[in-house]
Amino acid sequence: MTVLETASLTKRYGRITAVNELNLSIPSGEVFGLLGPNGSGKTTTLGMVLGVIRPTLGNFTWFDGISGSSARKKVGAILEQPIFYPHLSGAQNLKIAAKIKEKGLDRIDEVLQFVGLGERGRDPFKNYSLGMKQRLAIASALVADPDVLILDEPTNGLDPEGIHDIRRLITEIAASGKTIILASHLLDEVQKVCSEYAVLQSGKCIHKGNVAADLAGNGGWELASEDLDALQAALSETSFVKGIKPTDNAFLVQIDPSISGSEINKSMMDKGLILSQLAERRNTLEEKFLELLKSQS
Ligand SMILES: Nc1ncnc2c1ncn2[C@@H]1O[C@H](COP(=O)(O)OP(=O)(O)OP(=O)(O)O)[C@@H](O)[C@H]1O
Repeated sequence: MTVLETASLTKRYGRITAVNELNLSIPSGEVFGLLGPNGSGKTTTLGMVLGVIRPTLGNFTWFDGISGSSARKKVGAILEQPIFYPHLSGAQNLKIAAKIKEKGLDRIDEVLQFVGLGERGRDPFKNYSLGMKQRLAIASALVADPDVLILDEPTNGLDPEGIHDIRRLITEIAASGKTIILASHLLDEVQKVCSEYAVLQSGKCIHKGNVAADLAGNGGWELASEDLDALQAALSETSFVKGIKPTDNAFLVQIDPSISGSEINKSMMDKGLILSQLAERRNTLEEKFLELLKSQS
């Protein structure tokens, strides 16, 4: 099932085109990443599909064509920090959120537990760390048991542990069968938690892809030995070597994908060279992104 489909979705603010003819198709059960630098149109896109910002042109449909409030009820979103009462506990704040959303109170303990606030749910909100506040925000969206959760830059401002907690939570929510739409300017965030993604630049979608597929393939091998000149000479006369690029005290070597690390090692040993470094390099979204930007200019 398609959770969200946008067709030529466009928003103009005077001369600024914040979102420019965006066509997205977000499948159910995925963590979908909307990746782009600040000002690329991510928040405006989310605002439009949530019915908060009126599109200038184009349209969108939720859940294969269901529109209006019945669709909206199945979508939970955290676009900005929700307002919580500082003197009330996490649990009390969630009760208020549940009442506003006309939901029962039976899920509150379960949701608090799920976001890792089971122990701290009775503490006042004002004593929470930023990471705990963000987890409570996610809990407040989950109280209504939405099918889709929309998160805008969910790890902004958090320390490494807080970032890790939120990313793990996102993966757990997705594993429970919900679709997540995540806007982020962080390449490694999208790489770590998303399956499908679209890249926005100045309101335009410049790439759509599957994270695993885009990272597949060999990023090359990093090879080094004490005598780099001898290594270079040996590599250049080796048939499975397809390219050699010097890096800091090593070479980034493109090697026939059918060749294993031990075969590389053995071949260099046969030529009298002992490798001090032999590491397969994984592709990253950062490289993919830089490639994309280069092809744009
Ligand atoms: N209400 C508004 N009036 C005028 N221009 C706006 C308005 N809202 C957004 N913009 C402009 O639209 C463009 C896209 O902004 P948007 O906030 O959607 O980007 P973003 O990718 O979410 O960035 P950030 O991560 O910084 O929030 C920017 O140039 C922004 O200045």
